[in-house]
Amino acid sequence: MPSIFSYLSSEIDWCEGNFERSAVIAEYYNTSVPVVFQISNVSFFILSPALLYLNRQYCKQRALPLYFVSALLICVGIFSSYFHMTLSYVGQLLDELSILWALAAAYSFWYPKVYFPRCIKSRKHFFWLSGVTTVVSTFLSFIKPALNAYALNCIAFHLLYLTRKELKKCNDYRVHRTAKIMIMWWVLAITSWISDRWLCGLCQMINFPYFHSFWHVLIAMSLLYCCPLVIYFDVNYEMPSFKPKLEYWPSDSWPVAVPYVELERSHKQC
Ligand SMILES: CCCCCCCC/C=C\CCCCCCCC(=O)N[C@@H](CO)[C@H](O)/C=C/CCCCCCCCCCCCC
Ligand SMILES: [Ca+2]
Ligand SMILES: [Zn+2]
Repeated sequence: MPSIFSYLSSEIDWCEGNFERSAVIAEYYNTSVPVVFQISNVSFFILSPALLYLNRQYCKQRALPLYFVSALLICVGIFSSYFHMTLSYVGQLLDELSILWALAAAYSFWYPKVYFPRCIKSRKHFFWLSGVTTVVSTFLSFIKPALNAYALNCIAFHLLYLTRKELKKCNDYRVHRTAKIMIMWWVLAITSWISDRWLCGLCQMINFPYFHSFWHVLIAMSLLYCCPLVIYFDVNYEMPSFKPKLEYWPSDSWPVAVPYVELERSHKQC
């Protein structure tokens, strides 16, 4: 019986051919090989510092949540690289559980109080609820690991639902624009993920089994737009002495620009 650490012990194997470019890296393009055009998982190592740097005003006010979730996103990058390098059972679970815990931490810190279930009276109680749910989900994830990634992808639908609810209450056109771009990246990302999972034969026929590495980059792009939105709504809900303003780096006028939140001392807008 192969060890849970051994190469190819995971029941998941992505479309990219194994060991085609290296004897030690199973899926070269899906791993974080920092060569031009092979960025893939490296996007997670860029995402966190970019998030912390651009939103430094917010970070001064809410350092712990932002540093904590950024660190977890780096863990996602490390474990995902390890998974694609080895395609091992342990690699798969580390990859998926780091995503689960990063999402759980983000929900615990930033889930708006107005959407708390009625029985939850404070954020402290909500922390406990998320903690218990995440610990239970962690145990459940060992039962049928092949389903974990599907379950995690479903969380994106809940995030889309929350985005829609928040957009209805907000008339800042920058928020709407950022949300639209986030959704565009996510649609491209999930299409790539599904193509790699379900249409591998076709991908190999057209000689392009690299959709999963595109997923890594596209989902990181989507998060790059998602994070400032989360911050924007958090400032609106939880920091009444500040007014959030979405800005774009390097400049508003660039066709592709990264959003971030600036804080102004004022009253609420939406
Ligand atoms: C102010 C900051 C707020 C941050 C909140 C967001 C926290 C997000 C935490 C983690 C998401 C990381 C997802 C990246 C996965 C990369 C690893 C990977 O590719 N793993 C695959 C195997 O290698 C595995 O099959 C993938 C499983 C599915 C993961 C699905 C995650 C859903 C994330 C939702 C992102 C929302 C973006 C916008 C939604 C409209
Ligand atoms: Ca493969
Ligand atoms: Zn991956």
